[in-house]
Amino acid sequence: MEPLRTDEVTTHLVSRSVRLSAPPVTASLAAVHRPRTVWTAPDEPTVVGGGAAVTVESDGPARLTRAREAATSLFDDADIDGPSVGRPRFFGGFAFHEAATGRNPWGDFPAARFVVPEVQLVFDGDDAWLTVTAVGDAPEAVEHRLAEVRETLTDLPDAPPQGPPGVSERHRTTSVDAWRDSVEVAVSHILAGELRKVVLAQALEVELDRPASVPDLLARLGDTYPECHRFLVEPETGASFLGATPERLVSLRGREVETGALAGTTGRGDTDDEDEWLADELLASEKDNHEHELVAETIREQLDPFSADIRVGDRGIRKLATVQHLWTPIDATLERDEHVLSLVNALHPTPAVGGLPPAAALDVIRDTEPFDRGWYAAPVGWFDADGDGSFAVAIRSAIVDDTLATLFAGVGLVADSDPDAEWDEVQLKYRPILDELERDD
Ligand SMILES: C=C(O[C@@H]1C=C(C(=O)O)C=C[C@H]1O)C(=O)O
Repeated sequence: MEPLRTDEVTTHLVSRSVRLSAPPVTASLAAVHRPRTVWTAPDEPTVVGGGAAVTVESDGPARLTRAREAATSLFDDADIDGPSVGRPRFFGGFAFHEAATGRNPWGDFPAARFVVPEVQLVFDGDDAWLTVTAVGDAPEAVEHRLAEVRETLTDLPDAPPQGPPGVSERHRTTSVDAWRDSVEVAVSHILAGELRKVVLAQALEVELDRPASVPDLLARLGDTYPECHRFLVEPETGASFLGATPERLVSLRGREVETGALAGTTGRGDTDDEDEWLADELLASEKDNHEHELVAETIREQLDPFSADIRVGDRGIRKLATVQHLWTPIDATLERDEHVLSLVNALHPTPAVGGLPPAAALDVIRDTEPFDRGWYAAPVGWFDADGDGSFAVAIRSAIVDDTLATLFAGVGLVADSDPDAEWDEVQLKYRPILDELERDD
């Protein structure tokens, strides 16, 4: 289906929902058609989407505004019948930079794309809400389709786990020497006072022994990283983008905003004592606290024009299976109603993945990184007709195409960053995805 452009969205959206006994999540994802969506946030029900009732794409500096306008006019005269939990939503996201290059492996990922799934499953304990949405169809046709899809999902057997595909070859975009040079250049910009922080990333291409099963990969990431946002963005054709990210960009419900600063990293210890020692060292590290403070301060400043009240929690440690981070929860109450995309627009990229000042940092990233970030480190998530929504920062992620997976990982650089320590941190941040691709034997 051709994506709709802002000025074309005049057709009628019809959506119907029904409750059913929850089918297995992995099998449901395997059963629905591309383009597929998965969204699992720690405090939200899991959503699996298949097919596209509507697709909105946009490009350039106004891409978020244009996506919002297209969605708003579509929802304006929509015929939606069902409970709030099953309401149709737009799922998707943006490229890290304003314009998409279309360079490999991002050929099927434009600068912004959102999809209302034709088939949407929201998992709610033992039950699930199935919603079927169409644009331009009669309500009876949508109800008929709902009954049909419900039938295919009833008594759906669980898919047997396939296990990791195995990795046969690895190719780095950045050699150790090139990395040292890049870090030196970045640090020299910082010492010259042009920058306060910049996040540089690397990409790792891995050749797989067999095609990765996306539903399987997401299920395994869910087992290891239950506290992370897990996502899948899979266009109609080509590669699939997925990840398990610890970083929430922003969520908005009514006027209540939740976000946070996540920056400053160390590994996990082999023993409890070592783990605590590493956490204490991170909490006491001047360099990591500085790196973190820049993120927290900037998020606060970016939210300020929207907010009646901002609450910054205590800085603590966020422990994940492979790493631990400094983390500060930040909540706000808005002064007036806003669309979540306006907050995404204000916050992205935070200095946790871009740098400070943002424009200068983006220039250094563009000039230095020898690969296209595509949607890595960019906002992915959803929004609804009320402008509520939830977005994560797409790190700990990979784009997977048959037997080729490209993984991304980055680190925040400040004046006293050491290239070799930062190199090790990048390798640590590949682990969440790499561990699920490699076989143990
Ligand atoms: C950029 C990444 O992670 C970000 C950078 C961090 C850091 O520099 O300490 C920590 C968490 C994330 O905000 C990544 O994982 O790719």
